[in-house]
Amino acid sequence: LSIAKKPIRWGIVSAGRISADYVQAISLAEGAEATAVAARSPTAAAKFASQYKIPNVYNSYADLIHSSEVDVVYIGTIADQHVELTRDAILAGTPVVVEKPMALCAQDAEMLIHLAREKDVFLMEGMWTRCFPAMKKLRQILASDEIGRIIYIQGDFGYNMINNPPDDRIWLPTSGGITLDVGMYIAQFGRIAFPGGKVKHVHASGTMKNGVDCSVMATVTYECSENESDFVDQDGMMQFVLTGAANTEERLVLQGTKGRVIVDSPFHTPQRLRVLRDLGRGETSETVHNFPPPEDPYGKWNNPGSIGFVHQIHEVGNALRDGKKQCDCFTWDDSLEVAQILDEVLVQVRTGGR
Ligand SMILES: NC(=O)C1=CN([C@@H]2O[C@H](COP(=O)(O)OP(=O)(O)OC[C@H]3O[C@@H](n4cnc5c(N)ncnc54)[C@H](OP(=O)(O)O)[C@@H]3O)[C@@H](O)[C@H]2O)C=CC1
Ligand SMILES: O=C1OC[C@@H](O)[C@H](O)[C@H]1O
Repeated sequence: LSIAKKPIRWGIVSAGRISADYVQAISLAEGAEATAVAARSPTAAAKFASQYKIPNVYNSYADLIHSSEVDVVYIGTIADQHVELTRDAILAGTPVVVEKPMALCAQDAEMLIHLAREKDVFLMEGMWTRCFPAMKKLRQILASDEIGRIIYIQGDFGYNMINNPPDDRIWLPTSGGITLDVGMYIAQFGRIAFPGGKVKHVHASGTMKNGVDCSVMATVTYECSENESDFVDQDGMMQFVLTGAANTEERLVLQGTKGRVIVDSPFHTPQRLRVLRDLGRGETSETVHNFPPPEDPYGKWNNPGSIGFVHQIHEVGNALRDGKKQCDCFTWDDSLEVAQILDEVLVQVRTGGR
């Protein structure tokens, strides 16, 4: 059977918390199966395989990445291994989905994207939020001019990890910190709200814990008009707060000239959009768009909302079947712009703001 007819065979690199959620979601997705797993320890991989009914266990990440028995690998390790493993997969000619962040800095993300282009291999950073049906609706709303031109985006993403042990991935000096954990979820809205806009300024400050960023407040300005003499303000703004010290509302607002869209909490697994059209100062008319999650036979996930991975699994399957090297939901340019914003945020937070 050709790939068009067969289920996409996923190989899972690492047997940690997100990999467990991912294979559960694969089991619920159409046209996909988790066919193999590898972990640092073969014993851990075998235990994971038995728990999630995965037929093949490889003795090393490298063996899995080079296997002809998988159609795509999912890299679910902690972030400091993403670049090396993604690079290995591209060089092996194996399509790859790497968990966010693709890399710890924009330069490395750019290197991986160049390599994928040169070797003609599928590469996607796992920005799964973009694959949710609600995000497709949001793009339609913005394109329709229903709420006009976007003036600003404002959002928060915080969850309380302050008492997690210092060796938890979130507090690791090598690759931890709140920005590289959740900053991308808000930063990715910039390229949707300001298509064609260029990032002009990034301003950020924050607090540190264990040598990594704990709470961050950032503002990003987009240059949206090429006409310097425009009397009308055409630029866009994005403001976000991130924290690892409190559970925040996790809501996102896109304010346009004719109204706003609220992506209700938790916006990173979006299920409800509220469109508030402006009828005058303090007056709006509201339209609600609901996107309930698929039926959940498991009920238990390591991360809330992980059932939503089914959308990304479907999108990747469709892209591979169509012979694409990028996923339309989250392209290489999307990854790169987000990485550049987060780079700048981190420089400023680490140096105490500028
Ligand atoms: N999309 C989403 O909603 C989410 C995405 N993530 C992303 O997934 C990735 C993994 O997160 P999560 O699963 O929570 O992490 P875990 O702490 O569960 O670790 C994942 C795997 O990474 C490897 N690993 C862990 N610690 C170390 C270490 N000190 N040195 C070397 N390898 C190590 C292990 O691989 P092995 O099994 O081979 O030993 C482990 O199983 C991160 O990039 C995170 O940002 C996380 C949560 C949600
Ligand atoms: O990607 C993420 O989003 C959801 C959080 O629960 C998780 O820890 C983070 O890594």
